[in-house]
Amino acid sequence: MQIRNFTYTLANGRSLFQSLSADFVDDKVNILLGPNGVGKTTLLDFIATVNKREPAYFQGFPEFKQIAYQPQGVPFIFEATVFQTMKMVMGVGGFRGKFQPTDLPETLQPLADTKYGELSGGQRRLVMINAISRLDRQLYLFDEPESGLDPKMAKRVMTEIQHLNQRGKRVIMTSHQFQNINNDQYHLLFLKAGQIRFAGSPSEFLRKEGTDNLVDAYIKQDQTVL
Ligand SMILES: Nc1ncnc2c1ncn2[C@@H]1O[C@H](COP(=O)(O)OP(=O)(O)OP(=O)(O)O)[C@@H](O)[C@H]1O
Repeated sequence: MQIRNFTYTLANGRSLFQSLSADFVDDKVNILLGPNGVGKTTLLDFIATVNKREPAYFQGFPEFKQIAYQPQGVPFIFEATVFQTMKMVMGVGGFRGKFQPTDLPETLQPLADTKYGELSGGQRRLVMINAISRLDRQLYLFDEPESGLDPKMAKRVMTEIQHLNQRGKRVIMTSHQFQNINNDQYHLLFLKAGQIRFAGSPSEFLRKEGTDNLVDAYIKQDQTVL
C-alpha cells in the first residue's frame, strides 16, 4: 500500500498535504505519528474512502468493503447493551457467524448486559475496537485506539492489534502514546508539514534521533526545522 505525490488543500485554503508519499508495510503495524492537527485522521479518511480516494495517488489499498475503520468518536445507541452493540456492529459489518455473550473477551464479559450509554469513554472504545477487530477484512484502520484507556487496557489493545497483524491482516493506526511501541513489529510514519518526515522501525527512529527514549525522539523530530 502506498501513497504517491498526494496534495490536498482544506476548504479554508490551508494546504494539508504537499506531494505526500508514504509506504505502508503489510507485515507490521503501521503507526502514523505527528502533531495535533497535522492531518493523520484526514489521511485515514482518504484511505477508508470516507473522502474520495483517487487511484492515481493511493495504490495497493483494498476496496471499501475490505476495510474496517474505527474512527476517533464512538457515537452509538446508548440504550443497547454491550453484547447487543457488538453484535450490531459486527452484523452491519457483514459478520454472519455465531456470536454469544460467552464469545466476548474476558474484560467485557462482566459488562455484557450493561447499557452502552452507561459505560465510561474508555470502555466504549474497547467495545468498538473488539467488534471491529472481529470483522473479516483485509485492512484495519484504528484512529488513536488506546486513547482514554488505562495503561493495562491500552497494552492489551495494542497486543490485540499486533495479533491481528500476525494473523495476516494489514493495519494502519494513529497514536500519541509511546509506552506500548516497544518492539520492531511496528512501522512508524511521522507526518509533519504536509509530508512523511520519517519512516522506519522504532529502533531506527531512536538511532536517527540519538536517544533511547521514543518521547524524546518524537520531540526532537517535531522540533526539526524544515
Ligand atoms: N470537516 C473539517 N472541516 C474543516 N477542517 C477540518 C475538518 N476536519 C479536519 N479539519 C482540519 O484538518 C486539519 C487536520 O485534522 P486531522 O483531524 O486530520 O488532524 P490529526 O493529525 O488527526 O489531529 P489530532 O492528532 O489532533 O487528532 C486540522 O487543522 C483540522 O482543523
